[in-house]
Amino acid sequence: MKEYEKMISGKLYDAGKIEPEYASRPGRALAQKIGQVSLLERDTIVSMEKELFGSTGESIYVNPPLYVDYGFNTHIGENFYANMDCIFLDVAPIRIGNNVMFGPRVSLVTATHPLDEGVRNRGLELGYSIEIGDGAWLGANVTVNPGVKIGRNSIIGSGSVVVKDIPDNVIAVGNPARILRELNEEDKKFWEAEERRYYEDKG
Ligand SMILES: CC(=O)SCCNC(=O)CCNC(=O)[C@H](O)C(C)(C)COP(=O)(O)OP(=O)(O)OC[C@H]1O[C@@H](n2cnc3c(N)ncnc32)[C@H](O)[C@@H]1OP(=O)(O)O
Repeated sequence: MKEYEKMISGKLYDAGKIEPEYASRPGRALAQKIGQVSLLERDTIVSMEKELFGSTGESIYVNPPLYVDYGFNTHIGENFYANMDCIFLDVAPIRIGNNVMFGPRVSLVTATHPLDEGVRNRGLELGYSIEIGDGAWLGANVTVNPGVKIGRNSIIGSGSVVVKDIPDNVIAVGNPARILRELNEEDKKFWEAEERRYYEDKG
């Protein structure tokens, strides 16, 4: 089994022995290059981002600067927006659904290390994949730990550290993130009424 195959399947691997065709440096360098493009050249940024990530929907925008480990191990759905300074540490696959929104400085970290100091410093490491469900919104400075799945339409409050799976349709906050409450029909009614008022005010 190739070191890369071990890496993306949650097994211990040696980062120093990843086969050259799967090297992380080109993705990191492309992310760095995206950060050097003028923000006025949005079309250029988007087309470079589509080249960087493993797959994306048609309508995506990740506000630079952005940081990746590989880039091609991150898969993004349709209609994705991420604010500036986000980190996609994708040694294991990251899968982001449709209609997802990230605040600034969201970190998705799939990488982890052995808890034993000796094994850790002899260079073996591992990663667990992360999934972000359709319609989720992650606030500013959210960290998602290795192996975590965030459910459909769920909201993660700013500054939260998500260490366990979050179900669909909830608000979760804090470190470690805990469910604050479920999203419900009242939320929908309230926000749809606010939306109607906005369009009425516009005349
Ligand atoms: C593309 C972009 O996203 S850019 C914009 C980025 N914006 C953000 O990051 C803002 C993210 N928003 C939040 O974090 C909000 O607090 C939300 C959406 C999670 C919750 O908002 P609300 O429903 O209005 O929650 P509310 O302010 O009523 O707080 C409810 C309780 O949760 C607590 N709480 C709310 N947010 C957080 C948080 N981020 N971390 C810890 N606790 C929190 C409050 O202290 C309160 O606790 P209490 O009942 O003990 O007093």
